[in-house]
Amino acid sequence: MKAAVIVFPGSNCDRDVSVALEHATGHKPAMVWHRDSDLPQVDLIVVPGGFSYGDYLRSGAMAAQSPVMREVVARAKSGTRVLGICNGFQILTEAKLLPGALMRNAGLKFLCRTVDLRVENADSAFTAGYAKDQLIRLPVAHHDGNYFADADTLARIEDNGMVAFRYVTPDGAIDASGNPNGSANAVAGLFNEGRTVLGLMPHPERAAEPLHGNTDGKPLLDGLVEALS
Ligand SMILES: NC(=O)CC[C@H](N)C(=O)O
Repeated sequence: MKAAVIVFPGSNCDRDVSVALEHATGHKPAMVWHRDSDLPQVDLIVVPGGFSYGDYLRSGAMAAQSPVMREVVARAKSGTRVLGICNGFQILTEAKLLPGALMRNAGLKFLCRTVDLRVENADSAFTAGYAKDQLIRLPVAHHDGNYFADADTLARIEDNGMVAFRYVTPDGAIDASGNPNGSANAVAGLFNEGRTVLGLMPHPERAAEPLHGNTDGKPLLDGLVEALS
């Protein structure tokens, strides 16, 4: 599996995900600067976490207009898998590759902790390494993770199995105590309709090896390698 990681001014998880991809695939991904419009031919494009353009205007809003994103949108439309992590999820919604928006956390605080998640749909290259309804834990670190979409969009998301991961309590229940940022329908990770694009607020690349103290993110990377190699 060949991968590229997009780097914006203010990205800070680009190297984390690069190391995780290198461990999963055996080779370094291409690192592509936001001003570049020629993206190498790859099987997976990762839009990493961080604070692109300082989160000015709205998280992800400026990055979505950068030269490289025109090419990312074109590749996504032709079926290349695109993974957006945290700020990457925000950028993918701003670029309209995913529906809805990420608003300020309901508690108005930056959240930095590990959260409980349920795998809602294991039928994709991104989630094939998990079982449906599997409970996992992953770290989050964001102030704008409160997923919002209007009622019609939420109905479409649910009807089409587009929710990849939901925030839950440690025993797998969906309620306010398990939803750290107030996300609609407890959405933590969302596919496009074809399940070729995934955006998620938690960071699988920070829970991918024993030294991280948690390997629950590793099946996401291993599943991609299996599906795209
Ligand atoms: N870790 C991140 O990617 C942070 C995302 C975003 N800048 C926020 O704080 O909401």
